[in-house]
Amino acid sequence: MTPAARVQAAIEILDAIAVAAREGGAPADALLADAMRQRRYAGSKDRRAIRGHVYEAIRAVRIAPPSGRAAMVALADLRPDLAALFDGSPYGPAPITPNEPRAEAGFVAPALAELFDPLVSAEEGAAMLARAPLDLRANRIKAKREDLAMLFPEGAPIAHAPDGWRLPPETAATQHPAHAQGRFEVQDAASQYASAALGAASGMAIVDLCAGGGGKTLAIASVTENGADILACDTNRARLQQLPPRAERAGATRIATRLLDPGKENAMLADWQGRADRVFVDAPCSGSGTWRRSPELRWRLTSSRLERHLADQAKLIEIGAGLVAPGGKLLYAVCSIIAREGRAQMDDFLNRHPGWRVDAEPLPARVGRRAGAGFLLTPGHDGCDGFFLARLTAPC
Ligand SMILES: C[S@@+](CC[C@H](N)C(=O)[O-])C[C@H]1O[C@@H](n2cnc3c(N)ncnc32)[C@H](O)[C@@H]1O
Repeated sequence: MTPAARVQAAIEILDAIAVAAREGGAPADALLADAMRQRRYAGSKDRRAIRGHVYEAIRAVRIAPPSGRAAMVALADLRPDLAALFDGSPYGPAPITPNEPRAEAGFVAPALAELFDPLVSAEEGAAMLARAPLDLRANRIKAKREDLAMLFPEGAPIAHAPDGWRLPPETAATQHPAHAQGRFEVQDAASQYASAALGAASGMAIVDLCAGGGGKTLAIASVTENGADILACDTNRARLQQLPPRAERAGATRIATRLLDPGKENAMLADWQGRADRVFVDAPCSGSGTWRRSPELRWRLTSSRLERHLADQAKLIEIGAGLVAPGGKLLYAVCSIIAREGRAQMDDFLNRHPGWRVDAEPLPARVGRRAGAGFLLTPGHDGCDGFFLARLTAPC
């Protein structure tokens, strides 16, 4: 493909990504993979270049663009070398005209920035959109961080994450046989910190209420060295189904899964009411802490979607709290930097349940910043995804 044809391909893919962002369709990565499958003629250099253009344009544009071309033209305004490829050549984009529509360039819409936790400064914008490194977590059931150091000597330890090993973004770590053997998982440092913050230990009974594909469930199994009974729940069958084979690979033999029906969670967890030593509520959220990996999430957040997340979060915190044994602990986490999803949810819960106590130090010193009853981690401050987490102790 010519350089101009790559730009045109990126424009077409951005069209689909913009529509999906507005309509709540598939994530950008999935659409990009689909588009590449349809372009079998594209070689590996073409694919890399197209992917680069697509993500550069997403990062450059702050709200869902009217079209893929409008996004790419906005990027071309910042990059004369790219603008030169709008040359009207065969398969390339038509020349840019002065008055044609441009997408809005910039970090985020001002209305969205106003929702950020007050700890997030304007200077953090660049870190929130920079490409994330590839973080690995050694699975203690089968390996140690030293093993990762031998397998991937180009990496470095992640500060304050005892099992964490950081690699450059491009590394194809999951193709290493040690991954299929369950010796490590790919997991961002923030998720490693959050899983450790649960304070899980061998012998405990633990519920991971929003387990999804089990990323943090496996981290909890690793921290406890397979010594705790873990019930992993979710309402999404496809996600939860990913967990058993991952657990088998990891040698995590004490994880049970339970698919919940939305609205019937309490009834379906009746046997766990007031029994769990630890409950993890890793709630659905805006994902505003993960823009380094999924920058198009900035285009997706509408006020109605946010309100839905807020209602789900409040409901799930209540359900989770009901499962905690007297004196047991609830960890609430969201991969979000939006105050209403983080500190405000905890304030509301504590107002409703004054008997619960806030745990002062769930995280290692120097990780995160205190944000109300919890802690905020950000890419700029902590070198990991943005996350809010808070740990509470149930009354005895
Ligand atoms: C942030 S994701 C969890 C990620 C997961 N813990 C991990 O580490 O990979 C939130 C999850 O909550 C699930 N969820 C949404 N509503 C739920 C409900 N009512 N009960 C349980 N899980 C729910 C979603 O399906 C989604 O998988």
